[in-house]
Amino acid sequence: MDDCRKSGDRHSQEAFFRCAAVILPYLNPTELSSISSTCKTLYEISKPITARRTSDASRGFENLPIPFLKPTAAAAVSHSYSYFIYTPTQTFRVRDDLRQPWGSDDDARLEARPDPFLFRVEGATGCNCPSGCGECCPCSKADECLLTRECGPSCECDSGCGNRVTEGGVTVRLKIVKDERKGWCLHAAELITTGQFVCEYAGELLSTKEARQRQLTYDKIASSPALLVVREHLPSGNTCMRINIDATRIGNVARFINHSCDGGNLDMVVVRSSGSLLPRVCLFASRDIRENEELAFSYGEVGIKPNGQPCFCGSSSCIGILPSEDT
Ligand SMILES: C[S@@+](CC[C@H](N)C(=O)[O-])C[C@H]1O[C@@H](n2cnc3c(N)ncnc32)[C@H](O)[C@@H]1O
Repeated sequence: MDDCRKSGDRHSQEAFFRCAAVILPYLNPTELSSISSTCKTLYEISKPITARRTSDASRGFENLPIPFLKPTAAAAVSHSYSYFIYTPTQTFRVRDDLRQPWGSDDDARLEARPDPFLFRVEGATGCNCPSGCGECCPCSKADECLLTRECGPSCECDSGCGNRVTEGGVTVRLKIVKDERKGWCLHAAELITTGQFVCEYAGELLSTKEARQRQLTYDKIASSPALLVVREHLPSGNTCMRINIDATRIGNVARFINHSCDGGNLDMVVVRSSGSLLPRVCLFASRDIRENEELAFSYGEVGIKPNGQPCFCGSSSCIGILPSEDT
């Protein structure tokens, strides 16, 4: 009888720990560390989860893992990674209670890479280049104001076409490194040459009204908001389009790129793909970037607030305060 009870207990314990391995990847760092401190077995189950989180911020969504570099002992941080929901492409506002497993064997295999184009334009025409798309491809016409055209959903070429540079995600080696003053920073983990595509700025696409509301909240509470506003201007100087992307809660690796007052080493380019309704904001190397160099761009000159956050970009043109979006 006693043996029976013991074996029953053992079975239910085993079932519990099997469930734990499924559930723990859905926990945020605070929940994970609190549950892992309750018993040795849960601690052992949570250790590889933390290790996998540290080894790839993109949860397997990108072509290459993007590791977090362990902060030095001097840096007072409780976790060796930063927690957010990963989206490799632009997305719409997500539910506040959305959870994404991170740290399990499966990670992104559970969710396929989402379509990079949120809306397709019905009846739009694209190219039908016979063999690969080169300079003659009608889609590849770029203009001077850092606008780029790529092949897209209305084209007959396939994903191997040379004019689909940005839609497949990150193809350069990157790493995320902790800095005591700036927080997490994105670094090159290999040489990136001038003009190479680095990453899209992916996150929640917001209406201007929602972006304004979130900015007010972030001004008060968020320590590292990642709300980007990109404006397109007519030759007259008037704004003709405004794109609001918030990567604070759900975003991709671009959310780790810090500001530099001298413009940094990245160009921000609005990319339009044939047959796709919405443009995407993409970052390209503006010069050769050495391995281990930090990636940076200018957050803009809008709305410098006297009580804004201090800037530690270290450039000779640093004005000492981070630009803040004056929404
Ligand atoms: C988009 S996040 C960049 C990633 C951020 N460092 C992190 O740890 O998640 C923007 C925030 O990073 C910090 N930051 C960015 N550039 C900075 C700079 N030049 N100097 C100081 N802090 C900076 C500020 O806290 C800012 O609100």
